[in-house]
Amino acid sequence: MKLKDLLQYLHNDSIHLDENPVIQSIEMDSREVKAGSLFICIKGFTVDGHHYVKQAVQKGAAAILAEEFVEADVPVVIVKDTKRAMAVLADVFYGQPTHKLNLIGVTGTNGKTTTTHIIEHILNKAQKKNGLIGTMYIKIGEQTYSVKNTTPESLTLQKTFKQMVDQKVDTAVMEVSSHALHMGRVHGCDYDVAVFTNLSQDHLDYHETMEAYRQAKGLLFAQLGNRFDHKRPKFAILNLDDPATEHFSKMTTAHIISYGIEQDSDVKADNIQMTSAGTVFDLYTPKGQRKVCMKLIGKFSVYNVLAAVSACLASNIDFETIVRAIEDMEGVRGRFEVVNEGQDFTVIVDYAHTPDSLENVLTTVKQFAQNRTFVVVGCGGDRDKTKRPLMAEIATKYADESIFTSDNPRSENPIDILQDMEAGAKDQYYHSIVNREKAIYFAIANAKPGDVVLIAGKGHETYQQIGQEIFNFDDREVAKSALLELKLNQE
Ligand SMILES: CC(=O)N[C@H]1[C@@H](OP(=O)(O)OP(=O)(O)OC[C@H]2O[C@@H](n3ccc(=O)[nH]c3=O)[C@H](O)[C@@H]2O)O[C@H](CO)[C@@H](O)[C@@H]1O[C@H](C)C(=O)N[C@@H](C)C(=O)N[C@H](CCC(=O)O)C(=O)O
Ligand SMILES: Nc1ncnc2c1ncn2[C@@H]1O[C@H](COP(=O)(O)OP(=O)(O)OP(=O)(O)O)[C@@H](O)[C@H]1O
Ligand SMILES: N[C@H](CCC[C@H](N)C(=O)O)C(=O)O
Ligand SMILES: [Mg+2]
Repeated sequence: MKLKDLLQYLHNDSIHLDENPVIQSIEMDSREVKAGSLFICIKGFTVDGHHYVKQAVQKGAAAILAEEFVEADVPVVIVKDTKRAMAVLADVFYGQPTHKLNLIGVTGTNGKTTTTHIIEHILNKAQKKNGLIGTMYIKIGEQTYSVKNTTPESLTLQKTFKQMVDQKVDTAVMEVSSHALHMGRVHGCDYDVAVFTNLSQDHLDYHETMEAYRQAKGLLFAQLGNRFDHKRPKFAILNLDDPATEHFSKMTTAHIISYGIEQDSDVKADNIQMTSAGTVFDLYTPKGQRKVCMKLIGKFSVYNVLAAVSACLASNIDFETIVRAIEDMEGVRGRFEVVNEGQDFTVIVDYAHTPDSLENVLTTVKQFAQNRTFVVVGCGGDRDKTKRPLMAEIATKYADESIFTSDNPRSENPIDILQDMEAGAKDQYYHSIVNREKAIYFAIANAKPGDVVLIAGKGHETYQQIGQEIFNFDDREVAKSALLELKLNQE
């Protein structure tokens, strides 16, 4: 594509150029620039991309898009906001791929990864070829690719959608983080279905207030567009039991499908019964009703399933297929994942890293624990500090044995993070063991028959970041080693 052909999509009359090179690729990272790239300068939180123009030109950049004048012997195009321009150009450069996909976006504080995986599983059962973008990976068919962010930057996103279109993907389902919505990473994504899971405290380091956080989440529903395309109707899937839904329903012109347990909603679960092996409930939808018997555990899992069912009904998947898929869904890696080495107590690895998710998962555990409940939990460094005392308070409120430890301390001193947690558990009974491996070993060594040990916060993660260093660390592997040691000691 020629530079001028590309730039016309910015609808900016003040851009005048003498040269018109062919643009072979668009890059926002100078290290990725190749011959013929358009290099876009982004002012980041850490560095300013404008400082990498020289490097980009040396690597063969054919043109530069910047917010301020930069010295270069290739054409330099100045715009007010390079991030916004990048979203427009990425969409055009990759042939507006989201117009060619059924695109489902899932937002909310907790349950995005789980809900996207349930949707993907249902769509697989419906013999569709699917794509998935989220915290764990980008997945196209069976092929996975590693990711840095839950919702990538617009450039990576549009490139990924183009790959999906080329590989004949039918539906792409993705997590849409509040950061991504606020930073415009998803500008240009033509969503067909937008799903809201729930809203509770997280990320106040970034959004500062709950209202700003809610507003950011609401952008997904507002961005479904203020028009009615009856050939391609848009749907907002909203959790009627969450107070934020009232706000989001006013932000969107899309057709609303509500779901819930407490309120009278379009898609509803009733008569929920839980065992340690799964959950049984009556499912009511406009397309049919059925008693569902699934392996996923807990009321929060029912919410995720209701959200997924609604999104799939909006995508015209038939009711029978949906129910069959839910019933054989195995669960998602690192989410309420049981580690079983034949021991006479239960060990669960879970990704609860917010007050609300910790409370949900602990109350679920309490419902089937035959004996005591242990929780091993920490809080991430360089993230919302105000959730630390709340998570500690919840841990001591529900668990009989709380072991506070480190999550990913990142640049913070792990002892300081522990102290922030301990402030929420004053006069309570707990243990603090800064080394996560030792904390897990301690819990497992002290568990008795019928106890449940919940290891929270890192779920599927296979690393621990302490300072700038990243160590191999997998809660499931550490738990297995601790169980093995216990077995050897008992022999
Ligand atoms: C705070 C934040 O969101 N930071 C994101 C941001 O990084 P940054 O602003 O620090 O980037 P930077 O390093 O300053 O670089 C600025 C520019 O210079 C360029 N550069 C840099 C170096 C170089 O040699 N050459 C060069 O051209 C970079 O490519 C970039 O274009 O842009 C990066 C590239 O897109 C992101 O990976 C990074 O996410 C970081 C890793 C992050 O932790 N983000 C979190 C807060 C986040 O976004 N989380 C949400 C999920 C939250 C949830 O739901 O739980 C998410 O969607 O992931
Ligand atoms: N609907 C829900 N309501 C409350 N808690 C939930 C819900 N679903 C899952 N959880 C809890 O939250 C944890 C994280 O779930 P999941 O990874 O699906 O969320 P996420 O929204 O993708 O998180 P992230 O923001 O890190 O991407 C789970 O391990 C579980 O403890
Ligand atoms: N997406 C979340 C993940 C938190 C996971 C937890 N293990 C941590 O590192 O804080 C975040 O970036 O806040
Ligand atoms: Mg996620």
